[in-house]
Amino acid sequence: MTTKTLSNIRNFSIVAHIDHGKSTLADRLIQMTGTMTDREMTEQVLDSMDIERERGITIKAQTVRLVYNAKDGEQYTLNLIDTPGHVDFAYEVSRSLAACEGSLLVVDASQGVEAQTLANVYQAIDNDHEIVTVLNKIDLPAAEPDRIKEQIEDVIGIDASEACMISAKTGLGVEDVLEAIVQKLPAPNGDPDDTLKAMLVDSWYDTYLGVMVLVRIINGSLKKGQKIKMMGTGASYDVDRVGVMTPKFLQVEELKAGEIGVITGSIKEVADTRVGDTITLDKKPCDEPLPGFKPAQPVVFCGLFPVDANDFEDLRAAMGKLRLNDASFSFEMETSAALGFGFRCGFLGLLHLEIIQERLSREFNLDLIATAPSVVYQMSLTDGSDVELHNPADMPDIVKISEIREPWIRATIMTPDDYLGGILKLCQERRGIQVELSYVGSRAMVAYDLPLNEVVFDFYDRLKSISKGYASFDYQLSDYRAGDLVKMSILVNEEPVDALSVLVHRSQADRRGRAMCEKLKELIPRHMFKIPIQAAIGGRVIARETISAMRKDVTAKCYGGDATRKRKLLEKQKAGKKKMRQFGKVEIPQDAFIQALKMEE
Ligand SMILES: Nc1nc2c(ncn2[C@@H]2O[C@H](COP(=O)(O)OP(=O)(O)OP(=O)(O)O)[C@@H](O)[C@H]2O)c(=O)[nH]1
Repeated sequence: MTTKTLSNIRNFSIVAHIDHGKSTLADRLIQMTGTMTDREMTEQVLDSMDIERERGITIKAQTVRLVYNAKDGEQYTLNLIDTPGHVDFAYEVSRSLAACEGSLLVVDASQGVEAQTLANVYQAIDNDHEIVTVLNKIDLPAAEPDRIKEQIEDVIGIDASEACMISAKTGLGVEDVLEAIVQKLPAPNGDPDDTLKAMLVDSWYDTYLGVMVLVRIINGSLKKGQKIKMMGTGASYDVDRVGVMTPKFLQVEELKAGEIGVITGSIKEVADTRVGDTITLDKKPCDEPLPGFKPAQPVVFCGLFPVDANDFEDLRAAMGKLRLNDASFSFEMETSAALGFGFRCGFLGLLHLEIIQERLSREFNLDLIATAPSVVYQMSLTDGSDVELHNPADMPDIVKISEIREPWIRATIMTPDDYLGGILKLCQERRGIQVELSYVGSRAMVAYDLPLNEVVFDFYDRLKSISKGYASFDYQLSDYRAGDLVKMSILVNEEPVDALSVLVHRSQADRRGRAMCEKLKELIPRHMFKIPIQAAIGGRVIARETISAMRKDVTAKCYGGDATRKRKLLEKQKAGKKKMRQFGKVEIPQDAFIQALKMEE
């Protein structure tokens, strides 16, 4: 096989910590290469989904082809692959990186290296990327480019002496970035005359064009009318269109070795396409698939139930729609004694869970109750079989279990020194095992092994409040380890509320039980009678709170005169009633579930 260097192509991605300016830089590159007219530029073109825009985060990888006339007089095709910035999508990030030869490392010159900078840049280095360092936001008065350069060299160990100093916002220095891409990043290798071998990098659903598949051609070429085969799934499809994103879809004759583009064909669902799969010709397949292919596995599960039982079918339809574009989100029907009909849903991580929940409520206008998120447990049973547990409600009888294993993560936290003590304490409380502690200038960097179970609860919340928002966090799944785990139930007025039951480590049960009871005490309104709230393991109560009985009618304090106010209060009460769930004799506001189970980032 001959390998040729395809000298006028550069494939690259941008790695950065959240908010360091990746999307702003991408937009600026698009604008400066004239790929779009100014009028077509909406703010932040690459983050095309509304929620992404609103939250300012990049969820789904997208790509864009830029045409750049360089100072050497040559015209270059630059393919930018936009990678998702969050750990939940680590596998997608790794595939995006594997599809290119270089990365721009963007670091905010006023903030410096953060947890995700490290995680992402190491992934790029693992993929043998050449790195162009870019210090962004040098227009800010707080920018300290020289110090940050040193920091990058110390911490990451790459040469930052020739880093581009830019403001993606004003455009200052961005031309240098384009030149550096052309000069410093290698051109792709590949043989355009060999058999087709391409990597499936990403896929999404387009209302007009159907399933669109982003591919990186390794060898050979891909044309309209060909029949392709996905080596991982074994399925074959006819190719209808071949094109590139500019960022709009633009059809081209063919895609050749080294190029990145998009195809459409007889593929029905995004779920039929697996990120990392190898695409070849049906009739004349290549010898070996690309290494490293693995299907995305859901890591966190929770139940989603409609507040109004009549919304069940709408919820099913909405989830189906979301899944069209997100094969890593899974759901199946579930019934709960407390919450009625709903769905057990699987997610890649906590952010993914939150995004889906938010989209369901915002885009589809559904009021939902989510149960406590749970990780996937592995259990060995006394009969010798192994099972996976996605839902604490399905926990087998304790006497039948010989061992329970839970997923652990390796977490990296970076924080100003002042908050280090509090953070170490938090990690310790959460059964963390310290792996490393070092300093990056005045910031501490700690690596901890933690059970994921302890992180899904309220770890992000606590980390944020302890560090006043200054700590950054990143994690990756490491392994499964055996643990002393028990099922904790919550009883309201002696009735178990299945939606609130969780698996916890025995050593954490008291703390978690107390916290849950205290929270529910605040959230459940008083009734005409006393309501005990208890946390229990098996038959043993480990925490208890009591909501005392209501003494007065709420309207009593509006003695006589103010009729409007009285009416308003009653109306408010009536509206509130609709959002209540009945448990035995007790009404629990929907909001109480959401609050009690909340584990925001
Ligand atoms: N002052 C200044 N602000 C900038 C610059 N570049 C980006 N910003 C701002 O920084 C914030 C984050 O920028 P984004 O481009 O959304 O960051 P990002 O890295 O893409 O973030 P995610 O999409 O969440 O990963 C936005 O408010 C930008 O306007 C810059 O050069 N100077």
